[in-house]
Amino acid sequence: DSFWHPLNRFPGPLLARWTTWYRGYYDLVKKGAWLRHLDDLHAEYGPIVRVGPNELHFNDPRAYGEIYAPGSRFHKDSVLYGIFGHAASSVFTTPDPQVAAVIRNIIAPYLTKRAVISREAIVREKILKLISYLKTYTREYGVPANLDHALPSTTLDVLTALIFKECFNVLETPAFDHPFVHHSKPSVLNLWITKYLPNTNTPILGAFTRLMSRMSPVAPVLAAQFKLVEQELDAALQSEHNDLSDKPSTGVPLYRFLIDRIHEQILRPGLSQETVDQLQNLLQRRRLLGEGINMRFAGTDTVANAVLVGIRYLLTHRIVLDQLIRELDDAWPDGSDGEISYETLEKLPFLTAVIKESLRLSHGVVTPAGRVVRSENAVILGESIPSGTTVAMSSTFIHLNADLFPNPKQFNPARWLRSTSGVDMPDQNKPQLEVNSERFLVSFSRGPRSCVGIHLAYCELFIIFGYLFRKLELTIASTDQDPDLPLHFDDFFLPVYKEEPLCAVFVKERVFY
Ligand code: HEM
Repeated sequence: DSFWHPLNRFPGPLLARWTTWYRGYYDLVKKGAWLRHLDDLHAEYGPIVRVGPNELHFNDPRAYGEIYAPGSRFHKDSVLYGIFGHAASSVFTTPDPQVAAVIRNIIAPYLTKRAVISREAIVREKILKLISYLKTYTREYGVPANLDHALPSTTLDVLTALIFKECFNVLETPAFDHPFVHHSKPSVLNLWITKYLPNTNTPILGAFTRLMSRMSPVAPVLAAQFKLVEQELDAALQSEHNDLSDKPSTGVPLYRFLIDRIHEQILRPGLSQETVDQLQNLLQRRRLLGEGINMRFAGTDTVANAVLVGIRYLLTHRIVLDQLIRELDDAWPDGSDGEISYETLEKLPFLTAVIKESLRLSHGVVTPAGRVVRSENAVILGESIPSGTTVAMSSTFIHLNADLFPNPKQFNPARWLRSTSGVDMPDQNKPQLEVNSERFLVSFSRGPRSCVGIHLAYCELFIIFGYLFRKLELTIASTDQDPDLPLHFDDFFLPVYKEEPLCAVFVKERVFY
């Protein structure tokens, strides 16, 4: 029936009409080159390309808003998200936004801005620990410090200290050389392969996938971490839950919070049986385990990647870095020993601009996040899209759009500053953006499935950038110091950079007068 397929009217490579292996070739054989290839496809075929038998990829800012729209009923593409576990294993992998909303509403109060600020001291403590290790690193090991390893170790410790009773303490491994950060890159390809296995529920393929993941060098490290999460969960399940009249506080560990809040919701009067069943399902041990493990992944490398790329740009753009340091020194004169709060840091306009620009150019979740059209009359870019079609637009096509961000590959935090904000704008000769570019920072996605950890992410970003550049003098030691970081990463959900560390640095303590 491919001859009469309703998507035939959309342009695209012929082979992609017939098989998902068209994309599979770029994902697997070319190891993550799909995103780069999408760029070529849009150059050839225009803003809508049929990239698979049932799949369209878009390149138009309006399409992004229509696909990831508030209140959208589109489901997540279960083939893509299936690589992270089966549909009912966590909020992230749940296809239906209305089903996901039940657990999102339970998690959300745990991660509000106020909740994050109330536990900000934990974030600061870990960043200070990172700084203390960096200060002595070169003296101790005689080589530059590898931030590609140091930052994921830090964000893993921040997250686990915040949501679990016991922090994983990865940062304490000498030379930031914890096996987890060491092996995580090669292991993502293994994960990606499962996307192309037709049905991992069948015994043979299931066994094959399990065997493959056991052979991965990261497997024993992951198994040890899962064990810690399991122990934490079992302790929470066994202990009595809090007095329900006593509202659970956001300072408690994640599992205590979730279990108590789910019980609390179940007791609400007038719930439909369907809602009660949904809530009961969330209390299953396997499901709770999935939620904790998913959050451990969603909230660590994402933050580390944004900081790593941001630092790398700052260190190769001296003028920008000097402006940032001036702003920090003015706002925080006693930076050597006093503390500064997230709320003070987030009011600094240039630091804010640096963080936005780092989010834009670090690309974050790069994979086109597929959504399946549910109703007959979905309209995207004025085109009627048949139900069952997977639609997507990678955020990189927004963040590198030259109409929204003139000279898009250039690291230029000043583009986020408005002349109306009263701060100086180094390149006032540049035409003001007609669009509100703020709307087009989509690192945390948009719509009903956007990031639930956004406030924690911002808190970490402000504290890491603020503290690192106030307290330390970093110099880049990486041999590749191209100021315009080309798009030379592989797309495995998050970008994976090539062999060399992106950011090896020499570190000196800043001297205060
Ligand atoms: C700079 C840091 C971060 C970035 C760029 C980021 C980005 C994103 C994006 C783009 C999505 C949507 C993914 C999709 O549609 O497939 C997402 C979802 C999610 N994020 Fe984040 N994230 C960050 C930090 C965090 C943190 C710190 C946490 C945890 C505390 C977190 C937890 C989650 C969860 C649970 C989801 C799934 C939501 C759902 O499926 O409804 N993220 N994030």
